[in-house]
Amino acid sequence: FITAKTAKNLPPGPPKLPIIGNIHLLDKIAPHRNLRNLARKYGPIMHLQLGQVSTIVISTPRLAHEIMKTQDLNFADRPTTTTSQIFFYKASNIAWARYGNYWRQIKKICTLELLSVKKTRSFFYIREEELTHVFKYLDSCARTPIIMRDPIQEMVNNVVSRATLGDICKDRQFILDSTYAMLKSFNSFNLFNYYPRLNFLNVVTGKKGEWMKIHKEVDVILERILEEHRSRARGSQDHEDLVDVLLRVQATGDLDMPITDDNIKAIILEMLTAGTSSSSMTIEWAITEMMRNPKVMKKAQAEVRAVVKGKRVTEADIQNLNYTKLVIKETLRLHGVPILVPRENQEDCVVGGYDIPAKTRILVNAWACATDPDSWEHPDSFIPERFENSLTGYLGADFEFIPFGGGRRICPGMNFGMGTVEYVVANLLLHYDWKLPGGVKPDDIDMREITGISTLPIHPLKIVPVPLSRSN
Ligand code: HEM
Repeated sequence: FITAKTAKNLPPGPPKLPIIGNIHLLDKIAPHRNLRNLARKYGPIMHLQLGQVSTIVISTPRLAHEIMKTQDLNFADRPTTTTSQIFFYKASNIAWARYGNYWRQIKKICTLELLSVKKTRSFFYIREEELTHVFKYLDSCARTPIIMRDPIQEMVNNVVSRATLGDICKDRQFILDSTYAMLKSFNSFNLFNYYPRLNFLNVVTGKKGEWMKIHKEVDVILERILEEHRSRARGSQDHEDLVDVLLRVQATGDLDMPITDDNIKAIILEMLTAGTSSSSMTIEWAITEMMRNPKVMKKAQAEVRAVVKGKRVTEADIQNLNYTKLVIKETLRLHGVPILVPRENQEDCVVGGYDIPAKTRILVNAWACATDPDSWEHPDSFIPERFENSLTGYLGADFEFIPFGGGRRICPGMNFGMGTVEYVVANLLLHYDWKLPGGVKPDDIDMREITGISTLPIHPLKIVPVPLSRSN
């Protein structure tokens, strides 16, 4: 049994200060950038001591392949965090569940029942309806600058929450607001992440008390939502929402382990969190990149307008939007989730010639892999054409491009997320021309990021919608 202290051959890393180790080197605004800079100095597999947490940072496709493919089984666990214990009912959601039978079972239910291609299709009508509201808003602001983030986030939140909770759930807005408060609270820099074994921090920072309070409020609403779903008489024409599916599986499924109400509440919260910010962030970056690259915008608009014959983009149209799909791919390369959900290895092992003691926290810097100069030409430029005739897909087979992660822990919401992203982007290209406010040039757009609930442009994009006629 080796530990970070006794291991002889840990990966290299920056010098450590007493008690804090390397915490002072972490950048809160854009951690993926500062970790890439450190990796260039200390190596693609790097050891950081973050308070009490021994951490390995992986920064190249070759090493990501080693972690998420060759040794995926050993690295398929997640670390225990205070916030996942409190908010996600003892980490019983998919993303934070320990690797094992329980996780395997709920991930399977989600992949087969909740987020399958067929189920995702059945929610198409929700996307259509919600888009009508976005159009209304954009038309009412025609030719005046708007902040693009607002209508996009609202639409994506509505799509995900309607698919999860149903069309008529009274508590929908309330739970969305509370979930947002919850995410904001635990995304702010918190020492618990780095000193999990120092219980006195509870008292010193007051954070744990604040989290418990938010959790209790959220729990009351989730209880109500379960009760409402259980007591509802359902007709055969009703759309089965994701809570209905979970309750059905709980009652009648052939399960190795029964799922409790707490487990279901954890999964509902997961849908509302994992399912929303990643999709709206992708849409916002795609539009931002196209505003900065007017030639790309023109080409994508021309494609959408040539392919779509009706008033609305259909699913069949989307299959033919080859260039627009490349634009979204390139957006995910540069602006996907930059650092994957942390992993933890169950057993001592060797990676890249270095010892990794069991229970080390592993951070895969997916953004560093996606901008690795040995894998990509002009890695920091936005060039959708680079994916033309390329076989690189979303399934995590090529580790220079892992916007949905890879291996056993790959994102199960890919179909659902991409369904929303492609549909919204295509419609925005079809029905509007977009201009920058007076005097602003494409190169003036600030592409710096800020990491909060997700990684977004530091200043939300302001643009002017010019509606085209929708009478055809
Ligand atoms: C464009 C949209 C999306 C992007 C870019 C995205 C990206 C990711 C990434 C990078 C991971 C981490 C994978 C890893 O650690 O290897 C992940 C995990 C996850 N995502 Fe997504 N996601 C998206 C949409 C969604 C949606 C719509 C849902 C559900 C409604 C969802 C549910 C999850 C879950 C449950 C996990 C945890 C999987 C596990 O630990 O086994 N995601 N996602």
